[in-house]
Amino acid sequence: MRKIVAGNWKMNMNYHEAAKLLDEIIISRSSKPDDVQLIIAPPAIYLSEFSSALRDLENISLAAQNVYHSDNGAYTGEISTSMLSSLGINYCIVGHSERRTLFKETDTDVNLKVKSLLKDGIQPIICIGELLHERENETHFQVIEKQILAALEGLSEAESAKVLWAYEPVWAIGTGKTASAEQAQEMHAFIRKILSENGFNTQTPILYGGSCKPGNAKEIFGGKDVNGGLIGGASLKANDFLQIANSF
Ligand SMILES: O=C(CO)COP(=O)(O)O
Repeated sequence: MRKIVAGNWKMNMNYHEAAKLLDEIIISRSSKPDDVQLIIAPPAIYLSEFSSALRDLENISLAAQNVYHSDNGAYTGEISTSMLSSLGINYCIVGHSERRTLFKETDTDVNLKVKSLLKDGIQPIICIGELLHERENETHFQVIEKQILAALEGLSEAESAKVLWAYEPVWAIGTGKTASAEQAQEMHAFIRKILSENGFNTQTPILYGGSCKPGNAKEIFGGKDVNGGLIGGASLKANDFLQIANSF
């Protein structure tokens, strides 16, 4: 299974700071080829320039943080999957908990985005994760199962093979509270079980996200169903991000 470490920069950094961080990552990567694939998800406004900068680098790819599901048209402020595809963007994060909570994105929206991305040849990184009270009242497995099945509604096994998953327990995002390595592995194995039981591809990468840092990445990535990480805060410093990528 391929190993992936993805940095979700969220809405951080002005243009100069973002370009500097990308340069630092490129410099340290080009001198050290690695079997770990890096994915950077910068704010959308930087994607065009970054895609030119990364054109010749195979082990660093770009992801959008969000997309709209319709074909081009009268949707002021939105970005379409075909626009991403025309820039050669390979991945797009979908259904991040911040979008579900702050921007009221529903499971149906996530499903429409996944379908539109696949139509345009972009691999979705689908984020799923339970809230703190759902973990506390032990409904977390049901919540995750529902999110998986809703995201893949109407998709074939072959289409599901193009999807990447990010298990991001919402209570661990930006809180400094990480899921234990056991909790992460347990949920990743459960995700594969649900995919298998429903006839979907089980060999797609499942990343862990939520307060993943250089100090805890190795332990978390030790789980046999943990194929990497989706990193927020720690992806904003080149050293931390690269240290996490070297944690397998
Ligand atoms: O939301 C995340 C990645 O998408 C995780 O964020 P943190 O690593 O800052 O907790």
